Amino acid sequence: MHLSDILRAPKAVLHDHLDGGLRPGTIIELARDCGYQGLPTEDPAALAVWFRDAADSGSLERYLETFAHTCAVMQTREALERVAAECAEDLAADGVVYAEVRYAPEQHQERGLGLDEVVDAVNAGLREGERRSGGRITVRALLTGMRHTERSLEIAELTVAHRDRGVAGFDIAGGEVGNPPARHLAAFQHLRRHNCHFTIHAGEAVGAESIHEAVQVCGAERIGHGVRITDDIQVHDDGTATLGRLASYVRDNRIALEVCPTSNLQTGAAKSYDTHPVDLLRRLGFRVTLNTDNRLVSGTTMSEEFRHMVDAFGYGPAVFEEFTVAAVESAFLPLPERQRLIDEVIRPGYAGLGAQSGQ
Ligand SMILES: O=c1[nH]cnc2c1ncn2[C@@H]1O[C@H](CO)[C@@H](O)[C@H]1O
Ligand SMILES: [Zn+2]
Repeated sequence: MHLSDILRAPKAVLHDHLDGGLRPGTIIELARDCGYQGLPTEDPAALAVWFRDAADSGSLERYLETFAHTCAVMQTREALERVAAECAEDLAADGVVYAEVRYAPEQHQERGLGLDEVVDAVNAGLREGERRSGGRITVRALLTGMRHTERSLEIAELTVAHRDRGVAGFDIAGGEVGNPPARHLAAFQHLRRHNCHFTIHAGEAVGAESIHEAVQVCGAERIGHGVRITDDIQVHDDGTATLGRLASYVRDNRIALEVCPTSNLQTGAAKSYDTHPVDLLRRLGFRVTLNTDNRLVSGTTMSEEFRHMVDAFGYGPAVFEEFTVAAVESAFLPLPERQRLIDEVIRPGYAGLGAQSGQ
């Protein structure tokens, strides 16, 4: 599959952090504006390399340390609006037609913004980005509660309050070790009582037990990463596999795995693209989606993730169409909107590609 086809292919991303995907030049300008002096360099190209290298640590905790710099410059209404607008523009330029972008509102209150103001600013930016992209992309926000803080119920309430106004659901992120999802049960119960969607980062730095808790105790509809579901899958020498009860449940209930290959290599959740479990999971029938996680911090884009999959597994347009349809089917959007995206945007987009590339 050619690079130009990869770029043109319609894509959907369910797992992309707003504060992990800023343009390096924007960080530098915003840092000057707000007087933040902690950046390691003021050269945009060098800053991009710095993020990726610093995050290439083999540890989720060290990966997450880099976010101190991005969050530091996202503390005003103007900064949040700009970052959100550029996020939508950059995704659209990469061929993304549907995106769910997540961030933790509580991390943007250092200069006095209220939680509602944070959400309103990001929403305004996302709408502006959609407009600038000529309506080629639809973006929704997911509000993230941080696993190590005590504010998840408040963020869950904020999610419910802003639903139907640009916010599609909730998420829990941050260091997984020592912060099991059930600590935030009150938040999940609130969301469930209000019929609100949520996903949980699980099975990234901790194994299958974290996924079990996220799905069976907390009620997650999707799993962020989830790659360590392989702990519950036995692969035999002849290539066949036996699924444990949890793996079967996740597969059979079509619980989407928001897989982020490049991020997994950086945090040590996977060893290489070639041996990444994404291909095994896909072949076993899991609902696998491909995602960026953090475009700046992981130095990636959706097209880059596609390209790595082409190189590692020889995927062609048919597989990417499958991933993209899976993502939209698992989107936190009303069913008719999902159906419309699939029928009117994604299927025709891939039909055009297939005809040209002969696959
Ligand atoms: O892959 C990840 N695993 C866990 N937490 C993450 C990951 N990527 C980003 N964040 C965390 O989510 C916050 C809100 O967007 C970020 O500030 C970062 O701390
Ligand atoms: Zn993430």
